[in-house]
Amino acid sequence: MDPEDEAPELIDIDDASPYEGRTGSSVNDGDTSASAGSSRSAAKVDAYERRKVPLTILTGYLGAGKSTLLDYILKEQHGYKIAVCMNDFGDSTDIEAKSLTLTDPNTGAQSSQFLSLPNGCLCCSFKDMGIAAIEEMAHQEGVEWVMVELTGLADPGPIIRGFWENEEMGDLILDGVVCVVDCRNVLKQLSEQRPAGEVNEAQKQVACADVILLNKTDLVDSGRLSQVEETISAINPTLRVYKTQHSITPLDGLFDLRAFTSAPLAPTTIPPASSHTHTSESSDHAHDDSHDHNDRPSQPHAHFGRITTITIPIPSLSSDQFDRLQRFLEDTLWSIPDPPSATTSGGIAIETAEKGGRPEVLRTKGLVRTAEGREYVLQGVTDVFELKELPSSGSGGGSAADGGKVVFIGKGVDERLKDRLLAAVNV
Ligand SMILES: Nc1nc2c(ncn2[C@@H]2O[C@H](COP(=O)(O)OP(=O)(O)OP(=O)(O)O)[C@@H](O)[C@H]2O)c(=O)[nH]1
Repeated sequence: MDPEDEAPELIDIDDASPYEGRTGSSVNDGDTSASAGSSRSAAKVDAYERRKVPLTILTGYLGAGKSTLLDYILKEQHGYKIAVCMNDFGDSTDIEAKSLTLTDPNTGAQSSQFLSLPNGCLCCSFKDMGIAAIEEMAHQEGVEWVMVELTGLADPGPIIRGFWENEEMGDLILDGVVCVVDCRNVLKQLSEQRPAGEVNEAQKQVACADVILLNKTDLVDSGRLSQVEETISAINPTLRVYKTQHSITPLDGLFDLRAFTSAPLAPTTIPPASSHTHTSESSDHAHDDSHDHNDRPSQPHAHFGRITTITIPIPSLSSDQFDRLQRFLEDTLWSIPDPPSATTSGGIAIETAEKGGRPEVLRTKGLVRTAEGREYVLQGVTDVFELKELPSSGSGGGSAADGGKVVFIGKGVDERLKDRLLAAVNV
């Protein structure tokens, strides 16, 4: 056989960080099922040896301060040749009307280029054209980091999922999702009703994020800021929180999150970058700045009706229990939720999920340990999930006695989901 015809050698992904430019790789994410659709594929060969470029998705409601953050990032020293896609990704298919702004880390010089679809782009038949265009540009320009700003009215779930799924065959690797909220208006935005009890976009943006900037703190008093903080963490207790003015925040809190490849970020609340003290601005807020919202009992919160969250502590699992957990996640996340009920009560739709139907999970996170001392990161966006073994797994870092946890964020997420999981896994 001609040596040129030989199949490329496969390298186990666990041996190479995706952030360190791996060459040919095979991915085994633990999904051994042949089921279609919602699982991430089991293997890939990157024959072109292209380096993976980390990507951050920036979401947040209209006027929250996303562009202000991007302007700040483009001007600050962060050491990356960064490409920023600022033109409301996700609002149309007109990719060529969008541009990438690049900064040179040495000179700080900025340049803008319009995205264009790669010639004869075969890949566009099976992946999103916008993603393909960003990838091509990033590759050609030697970009080291990409930030994509979504339109303020976007439901980020499908877009996050698109970039995440694309990792299997593309050049970009999703680092994390940053959400900016306007402290003055966010409570109103979160409480806006949608027809038939649908979850509104502001709630989805908070639910899907890994890091949140509580921006425009100059426009609210300490009482309102505490209320915003409480509400946001009730929707998504896994968030890392920064309080900001004009979106100014230490940039190392935004880069290299590895939110989709490592254990969930430790939630913490960080005071404004401009503050010189370590005390919270909200002096009437009873919580410590660094408190861990996951320490709360696993009660769902219902302040803003539609999105709730639950954290389920789980002990270390036997291999049989681990398989059971995987099947439970497939059954729960891959099922299509029942359509909302048309029944209304006091003008508010009663959702099927609340009447005992299946929840609509927007985000799943977790850390699962096995009795043999292996550790797996659980990540999920809508109906796609992945249980991926940590590279350090089995090295004795975590104790089997520590157990793990699973966090669900979505509509209709409540104690019943916890009971079902614990029963299904048999713990
Ligand atoms: N007072 C105050 N104004 C701010 C702050 N951050 C941003 N702004 C202003 O708020 C307005 C909206 O900010 P943008 O950065 O354009 O918001 P955006 O999220 O990109 O908005 P869309 O593109 O409409 O979704 C601008 O006039 C900003 O100057 C802040 O912390 N305090």
